[in-house]
Formats: sequence, C-alpha cells, structure tokens
Amino acid sequence: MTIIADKLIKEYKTATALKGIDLQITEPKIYGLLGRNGAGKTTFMQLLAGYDKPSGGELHVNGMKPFDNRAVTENICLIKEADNFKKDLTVHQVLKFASMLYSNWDKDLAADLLDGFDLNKKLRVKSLSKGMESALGIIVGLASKAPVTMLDEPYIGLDAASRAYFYEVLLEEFQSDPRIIILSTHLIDEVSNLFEEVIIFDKGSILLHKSADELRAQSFCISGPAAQVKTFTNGKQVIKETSFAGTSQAYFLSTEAPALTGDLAVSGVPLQDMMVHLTEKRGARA
Ligand SMILES: Nc1ncnc2c1ncn2[C@@H]1O[C@H](COP(=O)(O)OP(=O)(O)OP(=O)(O)O)[C@@H](O)[C@H]1O
Repeated sequence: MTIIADKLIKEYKTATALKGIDLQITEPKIYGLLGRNGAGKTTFMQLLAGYDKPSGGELHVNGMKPFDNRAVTENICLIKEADNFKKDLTVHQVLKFASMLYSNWDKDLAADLLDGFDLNKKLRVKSLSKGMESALGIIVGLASKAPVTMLDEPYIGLDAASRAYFYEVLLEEFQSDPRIIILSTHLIDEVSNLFEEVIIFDKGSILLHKSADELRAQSFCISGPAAQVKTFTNGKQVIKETSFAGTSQAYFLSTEAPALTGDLAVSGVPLQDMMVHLTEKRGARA
C-alpha cells in the first residue's frame, strides 16, 4: 500500500487541523503517530479512512482518493478511542458485521482474541465497560487484517495487564502478517519499543518523521554525581536535567555516543521526553 499526502489541508469552521502536510507511508511497519492534543492526528487518520474529505491538497492510497471509495476503505481499518460500534449490537453482531466489511477478515484470530480478552460475545455494546469496549475495538482492528490498520488511542479503560496483552498480540500479528499499522498514543513510553517509525504532528504540521532508531541515536541520558554531570554537560545541548540527593541526570542532544568518565553512566532518552522537548521547542518559537 502506498499512502501519499501532498500539501494536505483540513479546515474546520473554527480550526485548521492540517496545514498542508506532506507525508509518504509505503512500508509495512508499525508507525507511532505522536503529538500533543489537537495536533491533527485524528483528523489525518479520519481522512485516510475516508470518513471525511480534505479541504485542500491531495491524499491518495494506491493512487485513489479514500473518501467514499469502497475500493480503498475495505483495505483500511480505523479504530477510534470510543464509539466505534452501534450500542444495540451484540459483540457477536459487531464481529459479523466487521467480517463483511473487511476483505481479509480473520475469523479464527477474532475468536482467539475474544478468549484472550475474556469478552462474552452475547453482551451488547451498551453493557460493555470502557475497557471491554476498547478490547472489542482492538479485536476488530487486528482481525480486520486490513493492509492499513489505524488504532487511535485504542486502550481507554484497559487495565495494565490487558494493555500488555494488546501490545503482545499487536507485535505477534505484525510479525506473522506485516502491514501498515499506525498507532496513535499518548502512552508513548509504554509502546515506544514497538515503533519502527515515528511521525510527530505539531499544530497541524509534521514536525518530524524518522525511524525510531535514528531518533534514539540523537539523544542520550547521562547520570551520576551532580558535579561530574555538570562538568560533562558543560557546552552540550541539555534538554532536561533533574537532581536528587547529590546525583543528577541530564538529557542532551548529540549524534555521537558519549565517552564516559568518572562515575557517570549513560542510557537512552525516553521517547516521551524527546517528544515533549521537540513540541515544546516548536511551541516556544511559534
Ligand atoms: N469535527 C471537528 N470540528 C471542528 N474542529 C475540529 C473537529 N475535529 C477536530 N477539530 C479541531 O482540529 C484540531 C485537530 O484536532 P485532532 O482531533 O485532529 O487532534 P489530535 O492530534 O488527534 O488531538 P488529541 O491527541 O487530543 O486526540 C483541533 O484544533 C480540534 O479542535
């Protein structure tokens, strides 16, 4: 599948959600779609799923426009954080309906995941707890086997054990059947190890699109006795520093792994902190 956004614009009455973004996604990978509230992530995913029309620019999937185009949308599954399914349907009916919607539907996987999440298929959507409804969304998203599967904060209400199960099956699924999986999340550190590519939206524009490895290789965390950390980071581009009881920890930008001295230790910077740094910087400039 080839997704190409070319100067893509989406304007609502009161906001311009996408301000002319250029983006290409072609490889089957797990993409992390990140950004602060209101950055435009959901708007982009809704345009890609054909729910809505762009206001300007172009969006193509395999050369076709997604809006109102079954040839595209049968290959794209978007699971939103809530209200994915009609409240009066039973879980069984939701799965049946989804099996008709998605040409690659995997009935056995849906049954396995129902078991895994311990979800009773006789229950109606309106009687599901928030976490159970999220689990149903995840089941549909993964069993759709859609070549483009988008999950927009799909874990609302899921407890830590269920989220861990979700990440595990997401990875297993991707490994057994690679496809474009776009995961939008605010729980960045919890899932950052899954991402192969990271796309950061900021105020309707794309701030960064990089492989997760590249992003990890451009920042380091140094920790140890406060005085040594201070000397070490002198002249370096420090993005965050914390101190406690005579020890310090500093995140700094560098393309080269630091050569350690004294009692200092080096590790990576959590992706969440990198995103905060990148989006704050942009915010400060705007
Ligand atoms: N249906 C709509 N009508 C009017 N404005 C909208 C609509 N949907 C989104 N917006 C506006 O577009 C901008 C982008 O919103 P969007 O939901 O795409 O951001 P997001 O990155 O998904 O945010 P979040 O992380 O909070 O979900 C925001 O200013 C939002 O208020």
